[in-house]
Amino acid sequence: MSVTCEEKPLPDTSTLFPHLHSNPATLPLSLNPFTITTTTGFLPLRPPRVDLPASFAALTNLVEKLPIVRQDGSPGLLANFQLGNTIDAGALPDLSDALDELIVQDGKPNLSSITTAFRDYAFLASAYLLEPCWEAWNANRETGYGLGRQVLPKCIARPLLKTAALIDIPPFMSYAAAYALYNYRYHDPAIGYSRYSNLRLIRAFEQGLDPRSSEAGFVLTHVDMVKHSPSLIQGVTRILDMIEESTRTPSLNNRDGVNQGFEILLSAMEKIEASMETMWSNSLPRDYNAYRTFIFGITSQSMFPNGVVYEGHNGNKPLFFRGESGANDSMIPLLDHLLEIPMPANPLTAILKDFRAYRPLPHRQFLSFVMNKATELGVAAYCRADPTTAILYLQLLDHVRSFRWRHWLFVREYILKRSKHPTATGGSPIVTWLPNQLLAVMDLMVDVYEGGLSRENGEFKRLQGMMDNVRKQRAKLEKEVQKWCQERGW
Ligand code: HEM
Ligand SMILES: N[C@@H](CC(=O)c1ccccc1NC=O)C(=O)O
Repeated sequence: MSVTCEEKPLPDTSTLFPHLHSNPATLPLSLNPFTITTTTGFLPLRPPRVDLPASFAALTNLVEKLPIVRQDGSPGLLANFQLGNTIDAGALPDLSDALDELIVQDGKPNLSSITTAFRDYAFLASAYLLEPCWEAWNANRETGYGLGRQVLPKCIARPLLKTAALIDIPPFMSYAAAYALYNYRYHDPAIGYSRYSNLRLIRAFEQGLDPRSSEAGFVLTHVDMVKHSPSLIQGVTRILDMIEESTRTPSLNNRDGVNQGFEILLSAMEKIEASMETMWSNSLPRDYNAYRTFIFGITSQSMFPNGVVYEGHNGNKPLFFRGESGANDSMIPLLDHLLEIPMPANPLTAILKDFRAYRPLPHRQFLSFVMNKATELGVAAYCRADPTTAILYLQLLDHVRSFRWRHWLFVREYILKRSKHPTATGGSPIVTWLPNQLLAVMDLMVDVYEGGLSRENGEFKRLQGMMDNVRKQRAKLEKEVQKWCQERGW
């Protein structure tokens, strides 16, 4: 489905997204598990499948054996750098044909099972390619990662390519369809995700099968945040549909409805940021760089200067993919699009756009719809035209700012203070990329606040404290970026 606004106005949300209000349990397994509903948001329709049928026993066996610490506490293949040797010695047959068995009753591919296979092959691929970097980093943390393996063998490459094509996603470990949002299970299914302590990882590289480990905490904090995304979908669709309706029927005044949509979004962001704050105790900064080794990508990484050959594919010419990154999460981009936050036209913003391709297809379709619809309806102008809506608009922008600021603090403590590697796992420059987006939000806030309404409106004056904080933080951020760039000789 292509979602553009080139010619006629786009239909409203429920026409384009027929499953939006469905009960996820009733939807077929042939649907992409990341199909968006107002009850599951950006999480999968059902909790991720753990295991595949017996024909995939060789794959399951390897992904269970690979972690540095296995489920039973014993050292796994990566602990002794034995994963590559094991695979090269023939431990994994090419199971591409067995993927044809993962179908539903009417013969369509079972995309829940295909995503499960994609996740497990993606784990194996990253562990195989980055195992030498893990060895180099263990030998000397100061000298970096060295080179990864430059060829992905057929027994991993072919099924990884085949599953990726079926779910229409790049054939490399990704945030939603693999490491984070398709990698959790419930200790007690009756409790579900309502309690963080009920969450467990399915696969891990390092110590993640222990729920108290930093690897588990890092990933599961993301899941705990994204569980609040259904309210984001509800708020965004409400705002767009209300503005759309009042554009079609100018006699209708839907401002109250739009404002209610903003209230839903503000309260969701409060919960999401409160959950984000638990990262500090769920996952310790000093542990981060160990499991981080396995989530790097190929694009813009010194470990893969010439890309990676997927054996037997693309005429054996090397491929490049970005690594796993929260930049592929859909919550903040959803708000960027709704609020029409203008990003500067520069190479850093080009990276932000490049990340879009790594999201599951239904997330891509929904985000692209929201971006085009917000432009078509002029959401920012609509909000800025009325004092009450303008205040709500500014308050939501402030949440996007505080999310990105909080996030900058993570990057400072978990990465900048502990690693000299110049690029993040997704291939963006580690010091300058995040501030590019954060500064854009701050600048828009100042523009909205100073844009006319501020002097006359008493309510607006109440936001002075919020705006003082924005200005102070902006200056602080610029100084910090300068300092980190200087230290690194950038
Ligand atoms: C210890 C915690 C975290 C660290 C160290 C971290 C690190 C990073 C880094 C280095 C990037 C740059 C992108 C790249 O890979 O090239 C990034 C991007 C991003 N991360 Fe995180 N992250 C953390 C937690 C989170 C959490 C919990 C979320 C919640 C969903 C998140 C969402 C994002 C988003 C949305 C971006 C894109 C930023 C933007 O659009 O401005 N991150 N992260
Ligand atoms: N880009 C981050 C990693 C990262 O972003 C990430 C990786 C896997 C799962 C979630 C992530 N979320 C944080 O943004 C890094 O360079 O360490």
